[in-house]
Amino acid sequence: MSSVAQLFKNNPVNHDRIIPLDFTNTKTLPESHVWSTPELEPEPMTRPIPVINISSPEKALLRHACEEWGVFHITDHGVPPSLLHNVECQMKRLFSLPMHRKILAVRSPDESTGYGMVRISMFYDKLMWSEGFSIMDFSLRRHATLLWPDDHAEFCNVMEEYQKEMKDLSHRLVRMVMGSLGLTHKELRWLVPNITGSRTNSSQSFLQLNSYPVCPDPGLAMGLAPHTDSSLLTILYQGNIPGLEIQNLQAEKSRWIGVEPMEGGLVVIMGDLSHIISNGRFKSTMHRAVVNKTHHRVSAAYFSGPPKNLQIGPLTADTDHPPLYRRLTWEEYLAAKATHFNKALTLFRC
Ligand SMILES: O=C(O)CCC(=O)C(=O)O
Ligand SMILES: [Fe+2]
Repeated sequence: MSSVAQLFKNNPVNHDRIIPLDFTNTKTLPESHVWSTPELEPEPMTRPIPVINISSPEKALLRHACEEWGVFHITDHGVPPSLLHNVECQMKRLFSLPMHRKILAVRSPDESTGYGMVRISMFYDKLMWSEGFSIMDFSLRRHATLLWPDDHAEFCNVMEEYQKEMKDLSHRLVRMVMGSLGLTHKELRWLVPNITGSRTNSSQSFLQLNSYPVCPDPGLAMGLAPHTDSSLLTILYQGNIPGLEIQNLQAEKSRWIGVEPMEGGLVVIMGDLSHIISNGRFKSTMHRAVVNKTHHRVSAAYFSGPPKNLQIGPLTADTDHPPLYRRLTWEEYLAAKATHFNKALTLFRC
């Protein structure tokens, strides 16, 4: 069992925060899913999110995107469009199953993988208009067999291929974004395991499939509540239905900016660990997902983390910029996040 899976075992979730509503049979928004206006905040504004062509990235542009936005689109990433299409089809296939079938692969309270509400549901009184399916290498075939006893090969093959592509891409991206701070491949060897000469290759990751069904009253519902990701970075595929919003870091008042889907593009979200490694320079931006009345939206979030048991800490600290965070492992960070949620980062301040 991976240390991440073990961690979830130690932080069980309440039963009433696991099984989602049967959305297809719900025609009006139940009180349990009505969010108050201050939580939903005003209409999102639009500002163009940076776009980085990663086949020839400009260092300064990339650094600016990580420092000022913490979120950017990537193009020319090399992930075949046919694979993205297949991932989307398989997600729709899974989430369109009737509830009595999806429930066969439900996550148990101390498990990290399977079907259910997202784990952050336990930090909010109101419930979200979404359902999820979490995958780690060891769990994929077991859960897929429960969903489709005779017909799971295609789902598994697509998700395995996608995870492989995401792993390579995330390693490339970590090297690129940290490289934009002037860190060399040698300095990053311990963090990105497939660089030649690395001592370990056990980086950890997991894939979260999200589904936001058509909602009868989207103005009062929340797809995925505000959070930062605990990863080094997250690669998000969101198809062509809008829904992702990020908090505007430039405005004094918290406002949300819609991250419009880009044809063939993927979105990169900087995680809390990159914020720590960059000594606070890279932002792990707060983001959320909203829902709509006409389209079933799905997204796939690949959370990339460092190798198991690796101690990480600020790499760019020097005498003029003393370290803002103490050293920690991903496991330690996830444990803090599992109990303190959005306040976890401040617990590691020096
Ligand atoms: O569905 C989305 O747009 C956001 C998903 C997300 O933020 C997550 O899974 O952590
Ligand atoms: Fe997220």
